[in-house]
Amino acid sequence: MGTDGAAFEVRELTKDFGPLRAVDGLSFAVAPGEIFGFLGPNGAGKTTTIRMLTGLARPTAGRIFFFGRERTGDIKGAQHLMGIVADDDNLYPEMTGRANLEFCGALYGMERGERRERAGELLERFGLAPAAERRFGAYSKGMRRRLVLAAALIHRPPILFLDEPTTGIDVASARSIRSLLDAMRREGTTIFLTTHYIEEAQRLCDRIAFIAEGRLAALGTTEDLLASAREDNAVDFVLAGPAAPLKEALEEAFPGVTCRAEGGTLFVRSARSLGLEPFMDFFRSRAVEVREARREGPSLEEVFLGVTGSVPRKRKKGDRRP
Ligand SMILES: Nc1ncnc2c1ncn2[C@@H]1O[C@H](COP(=O)(O)OP(=O)(O)OP(=O)(O)O)[C@@H](O)[C@H]1O
Repeated sequence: MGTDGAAFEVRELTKDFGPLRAVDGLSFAVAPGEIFGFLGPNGAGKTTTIRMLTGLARPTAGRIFFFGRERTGDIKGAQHLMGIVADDDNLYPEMTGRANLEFCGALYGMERGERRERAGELLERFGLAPAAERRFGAYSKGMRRRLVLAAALIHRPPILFLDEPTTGIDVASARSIRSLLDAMRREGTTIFLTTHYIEEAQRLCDRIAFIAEGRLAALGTTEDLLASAREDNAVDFVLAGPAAPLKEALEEAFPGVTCRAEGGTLFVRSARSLGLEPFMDFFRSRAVEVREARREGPSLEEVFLGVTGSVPRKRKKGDRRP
């Protein structure tokens, strides 16, 4: 039995390609209705994990559960539970948008009337109704991505797997895909997505897993991840007077501490954790008034960097895959 109530779960999931261990003992469970983000640098094992979860690759070891039932050797038996959004190669360029959707419905064994109705509903919802009778091959990249997403949802799956849903499309199309995902989550669809864009994960995901070299490096809500990485090694003191005259004396008094003065603020950093009291004593002994002492936390990007050793990508306006 899998974990009670999980939409799906992996335990010690492992994949070797010859001598290379691409996925190394991953364990996590995704709750129904959750958007779960899977982030990691290139080659971390994200696609390989999705391929195992969706039955395109066979695990070397480990177990996979869908809604509590083990499906490790029989992912095909769980495929009615999942929609899969990979590349747009799985649709036919010479067929219209509508025909593509109806064809996908037929592959899932939906009856003609039902798939026609569902295709119409999805075209409407994804803003593709005006392009329904146009060839898929003539769609823009952003429209293609939306149709691929619609095709994955034709059979109303409770779980959606997306591998980099917004890579290579422009900012407006990416925003429209994100709002569609958000709406699906509100309706209870469980969404598992890989992304390189940390701000996308932060905006969209209920929880985020960072993976590096096939291993789970960190897992939690954005707040959890930020809190776990918040070390007491940075503190800013806002002083009543100019900060610069105190810089040298402070560094001398606290070996291993570096500080930067800017106007009335001293930004104090250390490799070790810093208690506030010794600094307050330092300021008191010099009759310096401290108006505020602020602890600075890391950004999610810094957490990612810390746990994966790699810098996440930033989306730029008009960003497209090279
Ligand atoms: N079919 C394969 N045969 C051999 N090695 C593979 C195969 N597929 C993936 N790998 C290797 O497994 C590792 C993980 O690859 P994977 O594609 O899962 O990473 P990823 O996190 O999705 O990376 P990216 O962000 O670049 O898409 C990489 O070192 C990759 O070269």
